[in-house]
Amino acid sequence: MQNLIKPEVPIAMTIAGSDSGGGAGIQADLRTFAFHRVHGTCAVTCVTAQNTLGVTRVDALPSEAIAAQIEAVVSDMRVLAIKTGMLLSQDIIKTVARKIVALGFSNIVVDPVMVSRAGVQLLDNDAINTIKYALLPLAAIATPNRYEAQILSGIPEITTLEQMQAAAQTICQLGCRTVLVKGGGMTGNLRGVDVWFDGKRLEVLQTETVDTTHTHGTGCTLSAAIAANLALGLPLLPAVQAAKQYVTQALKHSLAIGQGQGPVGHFFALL
Ligand SMILES: Nc1ncnc2c1ncn2[C@@H]1O[C@H](COP(=O)(O)OP(=O)(O)O)[C@@H](O)[C@H]1O
Ligand SMILES: Cc1ncc(COP(=O)(O)O)c(N)n1
Repeated sequence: MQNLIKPEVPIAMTIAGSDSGGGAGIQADLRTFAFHRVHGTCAVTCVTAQNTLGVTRVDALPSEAIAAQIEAVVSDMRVLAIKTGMLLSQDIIKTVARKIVALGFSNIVVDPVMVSRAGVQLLDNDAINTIKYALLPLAAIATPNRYEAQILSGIPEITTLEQMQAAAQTICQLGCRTVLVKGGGMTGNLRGVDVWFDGKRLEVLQTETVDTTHTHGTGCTLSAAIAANLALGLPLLPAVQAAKQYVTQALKHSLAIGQGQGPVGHFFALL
């Protein structure tokens, strides 16, 4: 029988939390990898009880269990890109950072999940500092949203494009190769406008603003799509530009399911 999956299929990994509602976290990441025809592997960091209305409980996995998942995958398969998502605690962040250092990986996308879209802080201050000083320096790209950019840059309120640009420049000094400050949480004509900085060049990335409240999973989807594109061999900026196009399409096909903020639709090409 013909083998339909080409043996050279690129492999990516997500190190992130589970979303029981299926909209964000590893569920969104693995769907995004699949859309890009990239084989998705994962290390689950925590399990959230979550739906379109919010998170009601979070249980962390033991750090040893997270390290073992990463080890099992990379000792057997050639992972070409990794994204990190919800890492929850200082202990988990340190474990993941240590593993990444040991692997000597460079295609690392760090989505510094710290604050929900509603502006609620999801990590304690020790964990935030560990993301800042242990994880971000390992990133080929860090993708903070508006609130995370405020925390990481020290700019108290980001409301203008100039402040997004200043934040990107300050965050880049923490040691990541490039930064994308995401504008999904901005208002007015800045909603959906992102700022990219690579240490020299500032770029404003804009597609179209999608008028929907069903935006659950946008950040996870964007960072997973960047990782998928890196696994496919794209350079960083084209990987980000293609990922932004993908998120825009997914937003246009978002799902009005549940009573709250529905998820983006990952498989619009099949509709
Ligand atoms: N309404 C929207 N229209 C167009 N793009 C959007 C919209 N909301 C979010 N995005 C895009 O989705 C991606 C994820 O950003 P964001 O929603 O800010 O992340 P997070 O989910 O981490 O808060 C970014 O590229 C952002 O510009
Ligand atoms: C397990 C998990 N990870 C990440 C997010 C953030 O989601 P978003 O992509 O909407 O910022 C989430 N709500 N749940």
